[in-house]
Amino acid sequence: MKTPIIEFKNVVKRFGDKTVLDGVSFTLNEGEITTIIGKSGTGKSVMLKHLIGLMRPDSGTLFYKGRDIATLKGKKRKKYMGQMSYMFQGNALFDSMTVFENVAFPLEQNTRLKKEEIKRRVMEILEKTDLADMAGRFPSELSGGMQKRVAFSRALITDPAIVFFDEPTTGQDLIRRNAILSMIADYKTRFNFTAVIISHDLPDVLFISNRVLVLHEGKIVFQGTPDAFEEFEHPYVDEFVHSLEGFQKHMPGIYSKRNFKMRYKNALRLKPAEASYVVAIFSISDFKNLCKTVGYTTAHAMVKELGMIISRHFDVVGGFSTRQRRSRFMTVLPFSNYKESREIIDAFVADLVENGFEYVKIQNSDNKMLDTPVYKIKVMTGLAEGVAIKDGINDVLEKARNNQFKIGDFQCVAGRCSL
Ligand SMILES: Nc1ncnc2c1ncn2[C@@H]1O[C@H](COP(=O)(O)OP(=O)(O)OP(=O)(O)O)[C@@H](O)[C@H]1O
Repeated sequence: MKTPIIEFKNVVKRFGDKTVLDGVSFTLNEGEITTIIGKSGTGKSVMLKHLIGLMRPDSGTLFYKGRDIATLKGKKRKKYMGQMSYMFQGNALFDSMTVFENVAFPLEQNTRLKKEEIKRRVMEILEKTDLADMAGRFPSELSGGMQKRVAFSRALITDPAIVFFDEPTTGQDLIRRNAILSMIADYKTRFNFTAVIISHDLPDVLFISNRVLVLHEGKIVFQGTPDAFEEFEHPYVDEFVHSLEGFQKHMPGIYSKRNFKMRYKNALRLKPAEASYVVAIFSISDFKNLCKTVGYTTAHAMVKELGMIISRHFDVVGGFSTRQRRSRFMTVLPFSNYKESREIIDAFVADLVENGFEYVKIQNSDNKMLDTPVYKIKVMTGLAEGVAIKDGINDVLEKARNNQFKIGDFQCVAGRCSL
């Protein structure tokens, strides 16, 4: 059973005669990443302000670890508020302060720790976020990715239980968007906090989320897993979510999970019963470590490249693909069998060697190529054959996951980026 760290029960908030939160109820589970989705002006920030103690509800109750927040007074309330941290959209670093001073700021403002202790804590976190060498630099001297890490270090310096991210990826391209989200997911595990993200960057944010909440017209109309969200039928989803650019063309040739399912059902309807079809999965092995070695941006440039090669290669043989996880794709070959698909994979591998990862190049934020070292990345595939109608896609996918093998170590020429 998951432990709720925060619970909203029938929270109502009005401004004049306008009801912004109209009986909002939901839970946030400890240690999870929850993404909140909702149209502009729908009340997401108002909800956040209740969470961090800046607003009180007109009616309804908010619980923190089972305690009614309204009953917390004085020191206890301050302690509760100290458990929350916030990462601002544009990083909001102080330009006139060094990296060290920026990160030390919350401790200097809100604690009575001695200088030595502050120094120890700041240097410890800068070590963990690979910024120790940058402690004396000013934000303007750093790349965009490094600035994000400084903002992250500052948000984490007070050892918060919950960190809020308000549209952390808005305005970023596909690779950087995914790089920032990967960083949030990894830091969450490393620093052990509960994350709440407000984001419209679908589907990318779904790959790192444990739960999704949809706020619509003052109410939570959905709360559940990203997979359940993909199945969720609501006028809001058609109207708003599917109109988002990212949802339409996340990666060239790669379907959203929902469209992939529709395509799969249609393809199998056209086939005679008992004809075979194949499910293939492709993943980059040891992706977390790859992010550490080459940087999040470069690692996600590799994911994008893999996606593009998959779609280029399998579209022409009638296949269609979706992105399943941060670094995993799934392809259905509706007119194929196991033996034939092994041959198709061989041709795919040749394509990877000839046109693929050799050419993944990434520029830094000033659009300059950094150094261009060669990395080796390991790509795995899993293959399984199913029988149309009889075997559902989830069974065949499970078989494919149990039948994984390495298809090669590929060369990748990529400048290390700082995210
Ligand atoms: N202090 C306030 N006084 C009066 N009205 C407010 C106040 N704060 C928010 N509102 C109103 O509540 C509604 C919800 O605002 P909120 O900022 O929470 O939206 P949002 O979902 O965060 O939007 P966006 O995605 O654009 O940031 C808006 O109509 C806003 O005008």
